[in-house]
This record gives sequence, C-alpha cells and structure tokens, in this order.
Amino acid sequence: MNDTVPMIEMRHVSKHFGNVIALNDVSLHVHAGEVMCLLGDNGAGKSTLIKTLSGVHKPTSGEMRVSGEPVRFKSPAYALDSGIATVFQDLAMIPLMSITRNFFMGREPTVGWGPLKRIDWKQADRIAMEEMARIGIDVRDPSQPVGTLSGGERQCVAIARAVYFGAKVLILDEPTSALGVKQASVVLRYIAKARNDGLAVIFITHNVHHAYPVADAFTLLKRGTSLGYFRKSEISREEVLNMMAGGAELESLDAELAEFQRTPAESQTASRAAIS
Ligand SMILES: Nc1ncnc2c1ncn2[C@@H]1O[C@H](COP(=O)(O)OP(=O)(O)OP(=O)(O)O)[C@@H](O)[C@H]1O
Repeated sequence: MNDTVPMIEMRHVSKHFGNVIALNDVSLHVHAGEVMCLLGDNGAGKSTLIKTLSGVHKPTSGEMRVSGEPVRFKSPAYALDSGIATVFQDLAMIPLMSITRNFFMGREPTVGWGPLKRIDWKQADRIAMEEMARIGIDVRDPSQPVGTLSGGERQCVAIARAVYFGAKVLILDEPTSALGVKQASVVLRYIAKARNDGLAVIFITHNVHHAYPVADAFTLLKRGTSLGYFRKSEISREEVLNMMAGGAELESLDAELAEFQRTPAESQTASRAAIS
C-alpha cells in the first residue's frame, strides 16, 4: 500500500449527458511511479473518463485532485498546465511531416530576437534525435516522415513528446489496441520506463493481456460504474478477465455455443429427451 498523496485522483465523479449516465460515482487514484490500468468494454465510459480527466468534459458531480489539490479544468489547456498529458488514439501526428516537426508541433526552440526570431532547426533535430535514442528508437534522419515509423514507434514518439514537455500524469488511450504483439511490446516497455522515471500512468485498454504485465493497479469500469480498484497483488489475470467479460454472461454463452457443437444424432436425442 502506498501512503503518499496520489498524483491524480477522482473522487465520486459522475458525468451525465442529458439522461445518459456515462460515469456514475467513479473514484480512482494513481501515485507517481505507478501504472493504473483502466479496463472496460465498449461503452463502459472509458472515453468519458479520460476526457473528464483531461479537461474536455466537466464532471456533473464529484471532485478531482492533482497532488492532493482540488482542481477544476476549464479546458484541456488547464489540465496540460497541471501536468496531465493525454495521448489519444489518433496520436495527433501528421504522417508526412518529419519526426522533428511532429515532436515539437509548433513548440520548436528558437534563436534570435524580434523580427529575426526563427526556429533553431539544428537544436530541434538534435533534441528529437536524443529523445528518440532515449526511448530506444534509432533515428538516422530526423527529417524522415513520421509515417515511416512503425505503429509502436509512433506511439512511443507521442508519449516521449508528452514527457519532454513536462507531463507528470500520462493518460494513454488504447495505445496498443491496433498493434501486433511485437509492436505492442515496444510500447509496453516504454510505459514501464515512464513509470520507472516517476510518472503516474493511466493506461486505458480492453486487452487484459497487455494490461496485466505492466499494471500496478486496475480499475474496472462497466456501464459507467466502477467494479472496483484492485492492486495487482489482489487480483489474478483470470479474475480480471472474468470480471471484464462478465463471468456469468460467458458461462451462458458457453452453454449456448455447446449446443451448436452437438452432432445431429446428439441433438435429436436431446430434443427427444426434452419432448418426453
Ligand atoms: N457526448 C455524449 N453525449 C451523449 N452520450 C454520450 C456522450 N459521450 C458518451 N456518451 C455515452 O456514454 C456512454 C459511455 O461512452 P464512452 O464513449 O465513454 O465509452 P467507452 O468505454 O469509451 O466505449 P468505447 O470503448 O466503445 O469507446 C455511452 O453510452 C455513450 O453513448
């Protein structure tokens, strides 16, 4: 158990859209140097939760805290100023633009003053190369279009960019969902590294196999409600899987599908037995 103040915390947060209750009394917390995996099926409320944490939505009720201080984000810029960076699935990258341009996205270092002020490309390229090297991506040419990197590498660039610009909390929206095993492992390794560097990471996924190796804790969402917050030591991979899928629902599906697997002779015997 970690007794320090969480880096980020949600207390009894609800979010309604008219009559739709997208989040209902959800509480969670993440400490510095921890990965908290937020798991939930389609429509569970994951996107609403991320958008609430990152200042896109305002909670209908409940409280959010950063380093123990209550916060109300008027816009995503306020969340960013508090050190909360969200890497959305689309990565906000321009494939045909260079790695350096994508890394800085308008925040390039400059030289000179007043009308002579201009982007310091040499410095920008050097920083981009160094940051890529730090995450284990060997960039030979920083002017290379970012679209030439693999999917996993592009995810890492987006995360590295957030870290470089001062994130304390990283919210990663399904960073591995479109990736094969090898590419997903590139991203999972980097998530573990960000955690070891002291960031608080919220990793949203519906893939328990990706979540389990890297998680320190789990929050499970179902239809807008939290099924609970679990430390990794308190819950096995199978238990997480079962809660995610809804054990009872799966058992009844098992029984239903077993019916299809019967041979015609078995089915006839079963229906005769049912009639008599
Ligand atoms: N702006 C909105 N207006 C009305 N209802 C919304 C809005 N945003 C989300 N919802 C509803 O809130 C519920 C949760 O949606 P949300 O997108 O947060 O789920 P999710 O877990 O991210 O799902 P998925 O994995 O499919 O993206 C859904 O029933 C959705 O229809």
